[in-house]
Amino acid sequence: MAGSAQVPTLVYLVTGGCGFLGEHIVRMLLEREPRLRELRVFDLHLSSWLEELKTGPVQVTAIQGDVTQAHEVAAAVAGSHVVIHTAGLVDVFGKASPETIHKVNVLGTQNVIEACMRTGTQFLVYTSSMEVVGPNVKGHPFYRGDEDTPYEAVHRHPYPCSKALAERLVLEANGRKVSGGLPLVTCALRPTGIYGEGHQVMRDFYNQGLRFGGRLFRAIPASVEHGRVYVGNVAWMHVLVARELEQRAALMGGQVYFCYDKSPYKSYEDFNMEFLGPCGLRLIGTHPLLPYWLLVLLATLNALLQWLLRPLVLYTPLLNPYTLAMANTTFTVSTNKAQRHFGYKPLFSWEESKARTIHWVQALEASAR
Ligand SMILES: NC(=O)c1ccc[n+]([C@@H]2O[C@H](COP(=O)([O-])OP(=O)(O)OC[C@H]3O[C@@H](n4cnc5c(N)ncnc54)[C@H](O)[C@@H]3O)[C@@H](O)[C@H]2O)c1
Ligand SMILES: CC(C)CCC[C@@H](C)[C@H]1CC[C@H]2[C@@H]3[C@H](O)C=C4C[C@@H](O)CC[C@]4(C)[C@H]3CC[C@]12C
Repeated sequence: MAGSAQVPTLVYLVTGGCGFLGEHIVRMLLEREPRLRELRVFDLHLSSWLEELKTGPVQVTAIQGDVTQAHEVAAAVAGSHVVIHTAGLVDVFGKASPETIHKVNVLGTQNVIEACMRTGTQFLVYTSSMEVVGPNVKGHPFYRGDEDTPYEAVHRHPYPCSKALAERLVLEANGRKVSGGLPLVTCALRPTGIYGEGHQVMRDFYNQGLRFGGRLFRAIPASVEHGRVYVGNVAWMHVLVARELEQRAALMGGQVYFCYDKSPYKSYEDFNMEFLGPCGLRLIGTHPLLPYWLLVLLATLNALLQWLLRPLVLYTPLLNPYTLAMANTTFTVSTNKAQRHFGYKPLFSWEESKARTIHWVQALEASAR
């Protein structure tokens, strides 16, 4: 990678740069990567907020494109030093077909790797997911595990299957020669459930609570821990990895890192209440209000309805057999690999992450009035 610490010479490409996480990565790069000369933001749908970023010292280039189109990806990658590949189809609700999920997440990633090889781009950071590990189909708990904890990673749902395949492609590409003869250096970041400003599922829970008169009803036992990480810290990890990948290629190349911070270990619902509570919502019940077998029945019914209604309307409720299993299986990480390998420390404390997220939910509340 060319350039001293002060001279802005580097060109970065962020795929999926207009998404929930992508936007935070884009803004974080502009704030905290002084060597940046040009930032290319590649997305299927370009957001209007990109315009205001174009007035700063770094050249921000918005590229409307599709990762499934190899030629569009190659054109965007050509001449970049680092690619942060965050674009993906995040769908566990049955909005997209399994084929589409595979195409975007696997073929899209294949296109990004090939574009790096063909155009001589040497550094590739992939946004993977905790789901490449678990929860698995057997519902085995993963309790405060790290990157080396043995776990039977068996999936059936198209989303985790696609993320696992894509991650494997990225890691296997590490060390291959790019055009010009230098080795490709890749690594993968595995966020747990990301939360923070812009989180669509949090917005859905908030709106659901409002519809039920400010109440949410406990469905999952409080003892089931679900790993969560603040979006600003996930973005910061991407920026740091991208920055350190050249200097520490031998150590970091081909590695996976869970994304973590100081967010507390809680159940999915109790964690959400950290933000929704201060915004006036209440979680009813100290124990699940419905027996688990009834939730399974409702989730199965939802899946059946989705299938029956598909020719007429897209029915995509939050509760389905997969989301129920996700929420009802303990999956938390406890690791310091990112700190050991590239000096990561969370940029945002839990208090700050919480305050920022509450502030965002309150703004939703104000705009709903
Ligand atoms: N949200 C989470 O909790 C979470 C957790 C772990 C990993 N991840 C991963 O993080 C990444 C970002 O997720 P997110 O939550 O920000 O989702 P998101 O849907 O908000 O962002 C994804 C972005 O990718 C873009 N995109 C989708 N298909 C595309 C295509 N064919 N070509 C170009 N761009 C395309 C979308 O337009 C969107 O802007 C994904 O790869 C996801 O698998 C997310
Ligand atoms: C049973 C209901 C009451 C609750 C349903 C909650 C459900 C919608 C939530 C629970 C867990 C959530 C997933 C989890 O945080 C991690 C990820 C990984 C990431 O790669 C994509 C998002 C995803 C799947 C979250 C989606 C929403 C889930 C399933």
